[in-house]
Amino acid sequence: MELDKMDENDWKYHGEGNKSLVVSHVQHARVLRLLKYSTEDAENSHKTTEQAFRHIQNIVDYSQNVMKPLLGEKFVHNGEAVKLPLDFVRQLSLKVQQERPESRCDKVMDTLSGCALCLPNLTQLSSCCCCSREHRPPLCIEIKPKCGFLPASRHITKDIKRKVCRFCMHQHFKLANGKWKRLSRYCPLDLFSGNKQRMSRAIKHLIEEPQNNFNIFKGGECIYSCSDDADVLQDLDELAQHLRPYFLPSGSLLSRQQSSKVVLNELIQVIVSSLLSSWDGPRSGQLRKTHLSEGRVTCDASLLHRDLLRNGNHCLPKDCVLDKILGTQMLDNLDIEGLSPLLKRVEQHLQMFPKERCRLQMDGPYNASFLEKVQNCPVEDDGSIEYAVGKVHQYRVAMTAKDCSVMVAIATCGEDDGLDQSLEIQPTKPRFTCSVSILDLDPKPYESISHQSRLDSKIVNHYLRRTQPNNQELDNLEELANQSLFLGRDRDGEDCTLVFHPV
Ligand SMILES: O=P(O)(O)O[C@@H]1[C@@H](OP(=O)(O)O)[C@H](OP(=O)(O)O)[C@H](O)[C@H](OP(=O)(O)O)[C@H]1OP(=O)(O)O
Ligand SMILES: Nc1ncnc2c1ncn2[C@@H]1O[C@H](COP(=O)(O)OP(=O)(O)OP(=O)(O)O)[C@@H](O)[C@H]1O
Repeated sequence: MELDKMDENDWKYHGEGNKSLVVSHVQHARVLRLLKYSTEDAENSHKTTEQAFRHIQNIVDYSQNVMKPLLGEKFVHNGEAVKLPLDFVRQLSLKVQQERPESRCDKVMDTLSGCALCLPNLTQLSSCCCCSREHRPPLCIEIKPKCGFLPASRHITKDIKRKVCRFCMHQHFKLANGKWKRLSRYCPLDLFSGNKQRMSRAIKHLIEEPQNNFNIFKGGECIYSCSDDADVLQDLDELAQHLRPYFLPSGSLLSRQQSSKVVLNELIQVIVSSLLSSWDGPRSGQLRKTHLSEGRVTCDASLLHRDLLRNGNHCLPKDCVLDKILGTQMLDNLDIEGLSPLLKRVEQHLQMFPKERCRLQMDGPYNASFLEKVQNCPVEDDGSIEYAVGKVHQYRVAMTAKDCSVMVAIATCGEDDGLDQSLEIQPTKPRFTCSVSILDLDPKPYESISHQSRLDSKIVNHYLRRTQPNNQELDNLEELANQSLFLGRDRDGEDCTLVFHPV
């Protein structure tokens, strides 16, 4: 990429999340990830170019030096911080504006610093020569799986957290807040179970209600995602028509309805196989016992049949992408409730000794020494600041793993195609190669932990009110809620989200 010859016409809108907007190159398999700021956030928009560049370099360092060793070399592409001509960025921002979903327009793209992260376009297969020969553009499935385990920490005060997973509880809170109009039936514990039936169901539920957890790309173009109009149901038939050439022979005599069912089912099987593929050669196929034996493996809110949840295999193959993500998520072993007193210890320490912020690497640098603090944190609390900081760092790394996305790029291939880094799956079926990557591996700021703590209580309290209206806890909660309703704002100064009132 020649930075001095950048032309906005070579780039197009690709997608965005809460913190960044992504454009893809029209010819080369590259994307630029630009930061976004809230319109009122004057502080950030006044960041100097050097500060913005440092911020992006921190993301690269964190991906490369912290997340890559934890998640695996094969899955992580850290990219490169780049400085772009300001004129190019301004033109690009104007060009993409009309493509942006309204729900994301509360933030604006950073057009002042000229800094961005340049990454491989993960919707394309990494080293695949077969796509062009097959004349079928690669498919890519993006899944944001969220937290895949139930916490088992002794610090937990509400028993419901040991039974119902955070995602399933959060759904009710999001529905009440109007973020989504329908509950998703997806449960991350099913996806992370390693049980093929449960995983297939989880993916089926993602397809039915993708929200911000599921997208499909064909040839780099998004062909299936959550509509910005939350009332619109997804058109599965249209999706099936896109997928038909990949999964059904051209002369198939199946009716449109039958073929839709078949291709969606085939798609699900290919995704499951890709997610379970072990990528480390000799150990492939070994099952990981540790993660799942550490806690309960089922969520009470999951709609799957009890027998399916109780019986069968519930192990992830060692070193498959889900195993790597789950292991990293489980660095949060105290839960936010157990972490809170340690966070206070750190806050008090930093108030007394502000210069320690640097030595303790609260905001980086994200180097080998940071990883060492994460990996070698003592098991027992010895009352030290080092222990508290180690747990805070572990929690932040776990937060990243709970919010990352997995990209599964698949392409059909012929008999003698070289597979190189991608892996052949389902050798007896139509032949596919796949390549799996993990994206959105940004460091979560130290300051965001206190927000997590408040959000955790809101989600749990809301869930209890919503699902167990007669229990004792409700009375206490209602009393608290009424107090804050009276004040109009809760203790965090955020709008109350009370929707249920005692009758
Ligand atoms: O806190 P959560 O679990 O709601 O996760 C947030 C995500 O919401 P979700 O529940 O996935 O819809 C949220 O996603 P959306 O903006 O809702 O698509 C962000 O990913 C957010 O991360 P960041 O603060 O932008 O770095 C995520 O926040 P953190 O990972 O920083 O907590
Ligand atoms: N390297 C990549 N290749 C292809 N597509 C990408 C790449 N990086 C990001 N994307 C696309 O852009 C979207 C937004 O990127 P990303 O998830 O990193 O944004 P974010 O703002 O950090 O998200 P969040 O809301 O989780 O904070 C992704 O969902 C994905 O579809």
